[in-house]
Amino acid sequence: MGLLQDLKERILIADGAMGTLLYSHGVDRCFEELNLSKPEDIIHIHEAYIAAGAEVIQTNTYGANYVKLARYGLEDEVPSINRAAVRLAKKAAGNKAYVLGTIGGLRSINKSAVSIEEVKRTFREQLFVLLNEDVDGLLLETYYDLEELETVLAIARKETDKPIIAHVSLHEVGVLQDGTPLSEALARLEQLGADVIGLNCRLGPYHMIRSLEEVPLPKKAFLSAYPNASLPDYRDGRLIYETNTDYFKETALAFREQGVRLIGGCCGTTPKHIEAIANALTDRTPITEKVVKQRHVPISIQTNEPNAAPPLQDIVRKRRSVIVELDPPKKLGIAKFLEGAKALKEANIDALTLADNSLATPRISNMALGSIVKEQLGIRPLIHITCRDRNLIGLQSHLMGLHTLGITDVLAITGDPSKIGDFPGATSVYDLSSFDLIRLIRQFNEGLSYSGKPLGQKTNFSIAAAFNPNVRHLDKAVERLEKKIQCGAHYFITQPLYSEQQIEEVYEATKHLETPIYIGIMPLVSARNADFLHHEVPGITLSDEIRSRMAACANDPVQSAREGIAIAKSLIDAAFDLFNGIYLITPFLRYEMTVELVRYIHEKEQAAQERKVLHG
Ligand SMILES: Cc1cc2nc3c(=O)[nH]c(=O)nc-3n(C[C@H](O)[C@H](O)[C@H](O)COP(=O)(O)OP(=O)(O)OC[C@H]3O[C@@H](n4cnc5c(N)ncnc54)[C@H](O)[C@@H]3O)c2cc1C
Ligand code: MET
Ligand SMILES: [Zn+2]
Repeated sequence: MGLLQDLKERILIADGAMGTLLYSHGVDRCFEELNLSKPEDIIHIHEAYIAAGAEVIQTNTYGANYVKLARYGLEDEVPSINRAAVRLAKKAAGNKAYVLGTIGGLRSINKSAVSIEEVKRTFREQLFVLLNEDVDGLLLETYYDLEELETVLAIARKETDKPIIAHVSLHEVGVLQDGTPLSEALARLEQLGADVIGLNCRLGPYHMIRSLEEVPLPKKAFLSAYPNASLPDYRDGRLIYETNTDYFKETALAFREQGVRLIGGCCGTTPKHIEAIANALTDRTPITEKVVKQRHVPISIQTNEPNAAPPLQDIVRKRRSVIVELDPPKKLGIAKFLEGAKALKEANIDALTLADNSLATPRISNMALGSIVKEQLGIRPLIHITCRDRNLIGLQSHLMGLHTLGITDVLAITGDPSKIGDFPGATSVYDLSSFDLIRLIRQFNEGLSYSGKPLGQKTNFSIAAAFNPNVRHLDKAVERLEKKIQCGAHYFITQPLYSEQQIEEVYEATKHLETPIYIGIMPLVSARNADFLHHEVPGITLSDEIRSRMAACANDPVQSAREGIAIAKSLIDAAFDLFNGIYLITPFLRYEMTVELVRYIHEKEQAAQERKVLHG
């Protein structure tokens, strides 16, 4: 009899966690390396699960791949660690249990952490060792990212006829992190040839059972579930799970009711949990009919107010548009900031952009100031959002907060890394890249959170993305723009540019894009400021002419500011006929400089319009 033949007839019990039982060897240890250094401990765990009633066990190879072993300098040991694992499991199993070769997901919640090519390479290497050691089947487990699981499953299906068990992991009941309903994901896995489809890890029995209520019995494949013991508690640097074996007894019956035919455990479970499941399931007959709960799809409420201002991307497509950055102060006290904001409003700007702790230096929260200028001064705030200071939880909370405040204009950026700022030891979070953040905001606009959970409303964010043309290869930067457009960017804002020629190059390199671009211009304030930008800011090159113009008035602050404004005006002239959007950056809260430039743009625009009328 083979595993699948058995599953046709009855429910089988699988084993529980490996990692949890190996914690005693040290939390920071490579658990898979223990296959080589502590083989008797691994055998002992397998034996304990078999004694508890497991008929299907898994090799201790969850993270035995190139990427994860490399963290311990063990990347050359992929073959030896996987080989040893299969031999140990087989030795423990004898003819009492099937041995599944486990391969764990790499990507977790972060899609961009590992490229699909790396996923394939890493998977193949581990797969071949496990198959060469003649496992009874494969267990692909803890895949949060469906693309990753579909990719590796297709590879495995091509390579072997042995049973393949494919498990996704969920954060939320019934949906994957990309919003795919569990029932659809499992159907896709069956389509790709998985013999057993199901869930493992992250959720305990309660949420897993609720998720399975929405899943019909598969046509050909079998359902499986390896729940965690409970939600984890974090104590003394380790995750602690409940030892709730009576509860597991009850839930085993509920899993059976959902049509599950292979039941094991994931993190936090022990042989005691498996014993409880085995004792509960005295009747191993699987169910053959099931009433499926309909997934509750809430009707999203459209939040576009009928008289809401048009988004900036629409404005800048139609006419000249000026947005101005005025950064939140580094010290408490906002009187000067508010004065500047007011003056800029009077000069007639389309939006005031507020940086998010630029140069990785703490400033007053741009959300707080954005809300103040919106409510008190009637200004449209454009809030920069970096991925540096907030994790995936914080970013989503921030977006919900902005929506609640009625702030809809955001710039999604990676953010300067902490090491360049005032607190170089601070963590740069980077749970998401700018691409992921853009995608996340687009998903919010569809009414869904990162994990696909309905938000109850659709947000209405207009999404700007950053364009840094100050790079050696402009074509590469343009490729990033194209990717950002695919992710959902509505328009771009550039780093400041300092030469007419560069503005023309940017125009040539981007004229094929339909997405509007605001060209960044920041007036120089002094010769030192010019030298700093030229010599110390990567990618920024000032022409000799600009530097000597600034140098000529080095000791005269008033004349320096005048010269800085004059230079900025010539850059505006260069950008004027090529781009509708101008993004002015206020240096050091010196708003009188940007106010003058805004006026200059409006006057120039008016003159151009009048000329147009005159010449028909
Ligand atoms: C309009 C604007 C506003 C900004 N506001 C802020 C702010 O408020 N707070 C803040 O901290 N920072 C801000 N920045 C700085 C920005 O975060 C950094 O310049 C960042 O390194 C790049 O931002 P990004 O989101 O465009 O990066 P991404 O396009 O996401 O790039 C991220 C990283 O990829 C690499 N990269 C980018 N382009 C290329 C390329 N062509 N080739 C190879 N590698 C590349 C770089 O290492 C870069 O750091 C702003 C930048 C711009 C243009
Ligand atoms: N089955 C593996 C273990 O129990 C993987 C758990 S999910 C992180 O260690
Ligand atoms: Zn787990």
